Amino acid sequence: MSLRHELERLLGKFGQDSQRIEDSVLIGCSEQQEAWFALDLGLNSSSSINASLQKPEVEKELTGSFTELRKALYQLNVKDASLLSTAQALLRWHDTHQFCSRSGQPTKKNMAGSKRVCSSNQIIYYPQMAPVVITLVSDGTRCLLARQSFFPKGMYSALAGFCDIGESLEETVRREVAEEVGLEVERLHYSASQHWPFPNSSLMIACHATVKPGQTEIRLNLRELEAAAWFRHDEVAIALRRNNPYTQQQNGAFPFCLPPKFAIAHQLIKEWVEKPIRFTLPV
Ligand SMILES: NC(=O)C1=CN([C@@H]2O[C@H](COP(=O)(O)OP(=O)(O)OC[C@H]3O[C@@H](n4cnc5c(N)ncnc54)[C@H](OP(=O)(O)O)[C@@H]3O)[C@@H](O)[C@H]2O)C=CC1
Ligand SMILES: [Mg+2]
Repeated sequence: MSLRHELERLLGKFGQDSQRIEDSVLIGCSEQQEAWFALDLGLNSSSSINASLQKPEVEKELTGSFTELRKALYQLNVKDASLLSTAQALLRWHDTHQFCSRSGQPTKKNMAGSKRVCSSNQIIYYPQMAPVVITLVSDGTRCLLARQSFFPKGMYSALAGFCDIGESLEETVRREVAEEVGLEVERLHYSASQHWPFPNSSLMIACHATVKPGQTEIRLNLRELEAAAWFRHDEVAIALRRNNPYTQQQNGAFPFCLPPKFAIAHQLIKEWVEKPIRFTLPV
């Protein structure tokens, strides 16, 4: 039985129209050139025509269980986490762009799900990402990690912030570091980037930065962060080896933990642990 037939059978079993398969979006392709699609079963939409779908029934039929996205990203390998992140962000974008913001008329998805077109004036809408910088600040021997109140207990990460309109990445890094911890950035190195599904769809741009020698006093902005501190190289190296705050932090045995492997914050911290000197010398 083909996957399409299997999906049609499942939708039928849950009282859904098999036409719903047309709502699928293309999220990638296997090494054997098989296309991968994602479909929103609408289990979380309150007003939805799909309200008849019940989570427990779906879980039983598929012998699985639904997990909150943030937790799932800790459990999956990097490739699957990346696919899940793309699927979730793209499906959510379609769900929130059903109507044209100019005419108020419905928009229609193209087959792959890479855009939507207004049925009355042909305006094309493309999925968007918000640029966000994430910066690991170092003072030469230590790095600065911070936590927001909604992070899993004990988790610390690098400083992050949305780019304001009209700003360059460099300007955003300097402004965010100054706003959140009151420090002045001296040098900046670009590291890498990643798509991130939260809060909607972000393009995370990761950088290493250093502060001026001797200027390391943190002035914490409590409206943005719950805590921030300098961490020694050996402490961070140990924390990198433990990975899942959702399972390991609860017993309080560890002083702090870091974001999951899939998150670019983790890669940024790992890079600093492996080559701390590279990010403190002049470019
Ligand atoms: N992948 C990774 O490794 C990591 C990813 N991140 C992600 O980075 C993102 C940004 O970090 P965060 O510290 O929250 O950012 P900021 O420090 O910029 O603070 C967030 C605030 O910025 C305002 N804001 C400006 N533009 C936007 C926008 N386009 N969308 C939403 N809010 C906006 C909002 O303020 P107001 O409510 O006043 O309007 C919001 O509350 C987070 O959503 C987080 O998921 C963070 C760390 C690691
Ligand atoms: Mg921030």
